[in-house]
Amino acid sequence: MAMQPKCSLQAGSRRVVVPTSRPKVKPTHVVRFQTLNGSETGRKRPEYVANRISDPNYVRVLDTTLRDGEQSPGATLTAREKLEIARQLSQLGVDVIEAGFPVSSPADFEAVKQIAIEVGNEVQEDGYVPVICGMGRTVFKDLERTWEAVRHAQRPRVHMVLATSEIHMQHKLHMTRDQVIENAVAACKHLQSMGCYDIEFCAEDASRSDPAFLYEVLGAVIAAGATTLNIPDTVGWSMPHEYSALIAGIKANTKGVDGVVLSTHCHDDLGLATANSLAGVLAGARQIECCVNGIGERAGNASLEQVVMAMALRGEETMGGLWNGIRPVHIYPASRMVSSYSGMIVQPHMAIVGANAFSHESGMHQDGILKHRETYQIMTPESVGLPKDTSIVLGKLSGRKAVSSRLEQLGFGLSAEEVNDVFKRFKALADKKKNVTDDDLMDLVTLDHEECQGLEQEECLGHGQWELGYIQVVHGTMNVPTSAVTLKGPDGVTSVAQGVGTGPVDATFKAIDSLVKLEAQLVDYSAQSLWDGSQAPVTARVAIQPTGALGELAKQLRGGGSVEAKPLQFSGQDLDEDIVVCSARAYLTALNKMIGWVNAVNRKRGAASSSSAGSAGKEEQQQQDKAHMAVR
Ligand SMILES: CC(=O)SCCNC(=O)CCNC(=O)[C@H](O)C(C)(C)COP(=O)(O)OP(=O)(O)OC[C@H]1O[C@@H](n2cnc3c(N)ncnc32)[C@H](O)[C@@H]1OP(=O)(O)O
Ligand SMILES: CC(C)C(=O)C(=O)O
Ligand SMILES: [Mg+2]
Repeated sequence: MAMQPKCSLQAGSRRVVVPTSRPKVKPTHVVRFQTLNGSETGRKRPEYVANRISDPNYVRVLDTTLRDGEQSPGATLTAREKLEIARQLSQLGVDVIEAGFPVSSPADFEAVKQIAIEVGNEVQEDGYVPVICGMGRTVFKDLERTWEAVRHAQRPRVHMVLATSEIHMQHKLHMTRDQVIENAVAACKHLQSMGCYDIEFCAEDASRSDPAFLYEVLGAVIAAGATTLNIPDTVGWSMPHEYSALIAGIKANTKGVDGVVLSTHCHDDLGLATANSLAGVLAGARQIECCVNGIGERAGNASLEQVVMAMALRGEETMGGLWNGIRPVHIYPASRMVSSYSGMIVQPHMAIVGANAFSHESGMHQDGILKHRETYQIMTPESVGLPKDTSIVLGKLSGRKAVSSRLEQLGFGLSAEEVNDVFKRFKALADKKKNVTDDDLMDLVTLDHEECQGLEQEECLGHGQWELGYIQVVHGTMNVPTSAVTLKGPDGVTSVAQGVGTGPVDATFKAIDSLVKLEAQLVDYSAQSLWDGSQAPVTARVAIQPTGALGELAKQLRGGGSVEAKPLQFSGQDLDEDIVVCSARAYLTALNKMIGWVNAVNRKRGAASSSSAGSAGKEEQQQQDKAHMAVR
């Protein structure tokens, strides 16, 4: 392969140097994969050779999110987004990154080139450097442009496409069978003449092509130097048994097929892309083309996460030991990134990466999960990069076990009788609300329900805590925003305080803080008018999070920081014509909820420590003491 010229360029804050000769790639590639039990397989990814894979069970993963994925209507990506996704794909451990279609536009050319320069020269955490691939037609100008974009990578590949089905040849290409063969062979030779030897040939619409003709075309491109043969189910027409027979037929009848790698590329028009891809590798293909979140032309491509996890979990047992080099723990971050950059929302029930993929709302399932996770989960959320505490969603179908377990996590160790009492209120609320949040649950425990009888939950919030009296704000361009507030405290005494801030709301929050004195931090604030016009009422929303000793206590209660648990938050919401007034009330609601939580936890812990006389550790006791102090 030709040596590359030395060049260096600045990409964001990263300085990338393209070397004069290709650096040596470490020969050992250890794939670290966390299975359900958290163990690691520690297998070695085979050394990369374009046309052959030394381990007969290894399946290459070609990710085409940046090419076919970007063909999803509306999913256009900027060059920077493509580069960031390519970095994430490299971290994920994909063998081949199909970065784009360089002849399609100058911007795509630049994006692919940049990916080749940066990601195509970075060593992955297991020592592997991914192949960077670009696609073009079998037209010379496409091939030249594509090669020019990818050649900067350590392992550049050109993927060229030419249709082989009658319908495409007649109606789209206006080419005869002979012309197609001639064109494909000439394209291979042209690539080699430029120094490209990693050549993937795609027989577009292969699954609707005449098999005998397909064998002939494929035999001809193998002889002309192609190293990977892509056999796409372009329109998602195949059934798994048909696709399997197609691959088996090619293996049995194509001259020279043992010297190349066969690839699957399946579309999801009938929802069979994953099934067909797996059928293809079971029949002898050794590369799967797929996209993160299964995005792609029309109904999308095979989803990376599905094919990868199917092999990871079932490959040994049901697929004769087929495996791949993906590090599943990076799947979820990749899914989030692709969804956010492409604007293609992941449906909640999507396998592996959907919001509900590891969530359970019904009581019998929640009970099973809490007793032994594997009753209803075939892989752990952590193994694919999700935080652990996403499993239990509380709603009207939930049972006592799930509710009391969540209360336990929130710091309320309730007796069976108390749980029964809360559970009744929980069911009543869940009948009215889709999801019962942690906030709702804490209200069910901390509000004084005797005193609140007859009141709506929102009216009852903050009962017996801090209440807003008056607010007076001075602000404008001539003075420092200043707010004076009066608050009636839990002891019934009204106090006054003043705060200055960056604006009237900030000044008011500062004034409130100086009276309430709670270790908390504002993590979210928004104000939105209900309709257009300056007289429209405003809804203010506030969320706060405990900090300091209270923050530590919350973390401890939610799993001791051993997992990436969602931080405990308290929220408040209020509506008024005056933005400062509704913001102040919303803020007080959140603070009052937090005080209710701290008081309830302290009461519970106080009772527990006096009944187990001195059994609490010194450190835990100190933590509790600090938490007690924090709300005085
Ligand atoms: C199944 C797939 O996913 S295939 C990949 C799809 N991806 C893309 O199309 C990438 C984006 N494409 C583009 O930017 C443009 O279509 C380009 C730059 C490739 C071509 O643009 P244009 O020259 O304006 O052609 P246009 O898109 O209108 O039509 C495609 C032409 O390519 C021809 N063509 C398609 N495949 C081939 C091939 N392998 N060899 C020769 N010609 C081909 C078509 O027959 C048509 O030719 P015609 O103009 O003589 O009828
Ligand atoms: C160009 C090829 C690989 C393709 O996307 C298809 O046939 O679906
Ligand atoms: Mg496709």
